[in-house]
Amino acid sequence: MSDGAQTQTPSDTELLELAREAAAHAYAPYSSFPVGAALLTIDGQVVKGCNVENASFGLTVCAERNAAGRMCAEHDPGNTDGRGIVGVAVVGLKASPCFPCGACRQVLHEFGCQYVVVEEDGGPKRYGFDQILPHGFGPDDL
Ligand SMILES: O=c1ccn([C@H]2C[C@H](O)[C@@H](CO)O2)c(=O)[nH]1
Repeated sequence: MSDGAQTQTPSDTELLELAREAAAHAYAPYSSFPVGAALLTIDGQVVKGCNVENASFGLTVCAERNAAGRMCAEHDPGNTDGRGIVGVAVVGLKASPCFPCGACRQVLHEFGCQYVVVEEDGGPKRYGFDQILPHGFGPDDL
């Protein structure tokens, strides 16, 4: 599927489903903890990412950061104002809810991400970035 081929803004439920699809592509032989992320961009596109692990464990890159990198390469990262991401859905196939790690929160914040959607009690639940990264440091602080 071409991530960008969205005609309508996806619902939180749909965004979670796209994140779940992405998790199926995870390369996670060491943790066996596949994760998928689906970013909603300011231009209404969806960009997916999955975690990609490495035998040198520290080189592992999370699903959210892989999606953010892909957004920069293929979509509008918000070059002028650093506000390329509206929100992100995250699915961990082995654990729900699965929240972004601290490093990913920081990277998502860089691009203006306003909320994260996780799966809670079988459905989507939205958390604002003010909740999950309070007093975050970002482009506006420089
Ligand atoms: O939000 C998260 C949390 C964890 N992981 C990955 C990193 C590693 O590959 C595996 C176990 O931590 O899950 C993500 O991709 N995103």
